[in-house]
Amino acid sequence: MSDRLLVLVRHGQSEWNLKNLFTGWRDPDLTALGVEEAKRAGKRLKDEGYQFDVCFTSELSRAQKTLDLALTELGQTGLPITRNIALNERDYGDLAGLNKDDARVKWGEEQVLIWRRSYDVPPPGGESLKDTLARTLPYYVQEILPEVLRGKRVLVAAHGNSLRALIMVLEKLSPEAIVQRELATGAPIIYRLNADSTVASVTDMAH
Ligand SMILES: O=C(O)[C@H](O)COP(=O)(O)O
Repeated sequence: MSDRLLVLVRHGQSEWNLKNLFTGWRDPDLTALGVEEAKRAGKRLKDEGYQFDVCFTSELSRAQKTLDLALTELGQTGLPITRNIALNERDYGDLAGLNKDDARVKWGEEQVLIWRRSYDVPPPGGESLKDTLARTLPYYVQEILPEVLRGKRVLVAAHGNSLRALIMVLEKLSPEAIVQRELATGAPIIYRLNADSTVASVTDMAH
């Protein structure tokens, strides 16, 4: 088994996930359930024998808190953590703060699904997944991947769409295939990489 370990985890449920609001770069806290999901993620990783050397997260508190809670469960609170805006959620632009069901009523089911899941159609005033990928991928290649390749065990706590962008690259998913990909809150996805940075194995703890 390769030692090149990369674990991605979406933050636990946020206050705005609970209220069904588009969030993007807004910064709501975790709910009580979100705190539990984050702790459970750390406990599951610990129970399966995972330990880490370095961590990355976004500049948004729901991801940072998820990472802190998971690291506490892992007994690894002293690890180096790098926070970067490149890992922030997709900017939902004018949709941020709106209720997702209200948006479906206003613009139609299909249009809202296109904004939420398509590869290259941005929501009004916001980022498409392609735009999100344009900032997450260079950061991954320049900062995260080199750590993995030098044998550091890496934990990344981020967001549904910033992680979908990275997963698209890691798993070589087409723009059509990424539409189907949903990320559960607080469910670690475990990658082992080959020396050439391709994926040797993937385990999604949500399944
Ligand atoms: O920003 C948000 O609203 C969520 O974190 C992700 O929302 P989505 O599932 O609608 O992309």
